[in-house]
Amino acid sequence: MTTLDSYDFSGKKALVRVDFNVPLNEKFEITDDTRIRATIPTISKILNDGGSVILMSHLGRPKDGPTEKYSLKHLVNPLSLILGKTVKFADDCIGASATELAAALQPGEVLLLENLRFYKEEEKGNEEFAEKLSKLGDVWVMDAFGTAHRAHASTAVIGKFFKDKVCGYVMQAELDNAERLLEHSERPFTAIMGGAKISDKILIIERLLDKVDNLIIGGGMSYTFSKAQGGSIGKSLLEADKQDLTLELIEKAKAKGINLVLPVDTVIADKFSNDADRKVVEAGNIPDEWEGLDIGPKTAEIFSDIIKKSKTVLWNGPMGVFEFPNFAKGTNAIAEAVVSVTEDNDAFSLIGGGDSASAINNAGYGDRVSYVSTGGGALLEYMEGKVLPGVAALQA
Ligand SMILES: Nc1ncnc2c1ncn2[C@@H]1O[C@H](COP(=O)(O)OP(=O)(O)O)[C@@H](O)[C@H]1O
Ligand SMILES: O=C(OP(=O)(O)O)[C@H](O)COP(=O)(O)O
Repeated sequence: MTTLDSYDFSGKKALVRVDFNVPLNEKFEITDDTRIRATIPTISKILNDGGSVILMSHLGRPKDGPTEKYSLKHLVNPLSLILGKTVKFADDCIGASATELAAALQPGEVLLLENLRFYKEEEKGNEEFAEKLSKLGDVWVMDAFGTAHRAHASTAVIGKFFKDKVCGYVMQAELDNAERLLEHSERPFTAIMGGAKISDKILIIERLLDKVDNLIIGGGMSYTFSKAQGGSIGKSLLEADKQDLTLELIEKAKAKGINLVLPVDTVIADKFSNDADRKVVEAGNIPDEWEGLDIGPKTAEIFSDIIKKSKTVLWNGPMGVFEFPNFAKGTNAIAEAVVSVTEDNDAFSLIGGGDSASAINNAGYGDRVSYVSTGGGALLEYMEGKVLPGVAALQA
């Protein structure tokens, strides 16, 4: 793979696929700009070499062509401010305006294209569409790690239309850190899995059973484990058809001598709301009309003790509905333990998943862990051992 550092962009127009799929509020303001900030070193390297940059990305999942809500024009000012440089905007990613603006681009200038997914051809991996995009630049830089698990026109198919294909700094750092975690992990290795859906994470949990010493399971997915073991979980999140699977995982962990740890207590609520009535009960002892929205204080302590004795930590998925401040304590306690083991025990800590990353960033701990991934699904698929189409395209 050609690295960014080994390539001289002087006089070149670099067509850079980034993942600017950032959360926007109802006023179209960005609520977490991590993914934008992450790309600045890549953009700066190209500009400093004397090249120009054409940025392309998707935003959200628009279904019916151009939509105000999903326009990348909302990112022009924030990006200009972060870069300290005016960013030009093409209100279509292909066609006359994009072609003219790209052709007129001077060394040192940056152009952002409108949302690629305004064309259904993007997600279909359409070759003609990929070829049209490719005409805009001299070299393709793939830096959209968060979207590298999609075989889309701009993330993978486009590669065949370029002689020069370069791996951006974000991609490189993500792959290096994931590799370090999986292949060179110091022990004890603790994985903390949380969030809502077991079905999304089952493959990674199985793969981790071959790697880790401790597997901590919290968050919404833990209630399916509890129910399968005969507990009462009230109205808590349940994937009923995954109960057998959770029992199999428990057995597999036992057979491999892995410490699989589940919550012993939980914070329950009488409705799904920040101002719900709440109390702490033992895990598996939740009354009918109540639901578990956070791990309890004893659990937070047990989990934290294990984390603090680790040398390698992977964290994916919050411990509760951290978006409600009254149910964020468990997630924050885990964030603190991960920071503490990183700083005091010299551990390597990697946080993956959009929600986990925003939980750690919102708590102000983003720069106190070893690495916060910009990928959710992409990181998990990479760790499951899948070849990401965006990586394969760079290697072809
Ligand atoms: N006990 C719970 N009940 C309902 N939802 C939960 C619970 N615990 C966590 N969640 C929700 O899970 C979501 C995050 O899950 P997920 O997408 O799997 O995480 P990530 O994006 O970090 O991979 C959050 O929106 C959070 O509110
Ligand atoms: O936000 C993303 O994925 P993630 O929610 O798994 O982190 C990427 O931008 C990919 O978006 P997609 O899942 O609509 O293809």
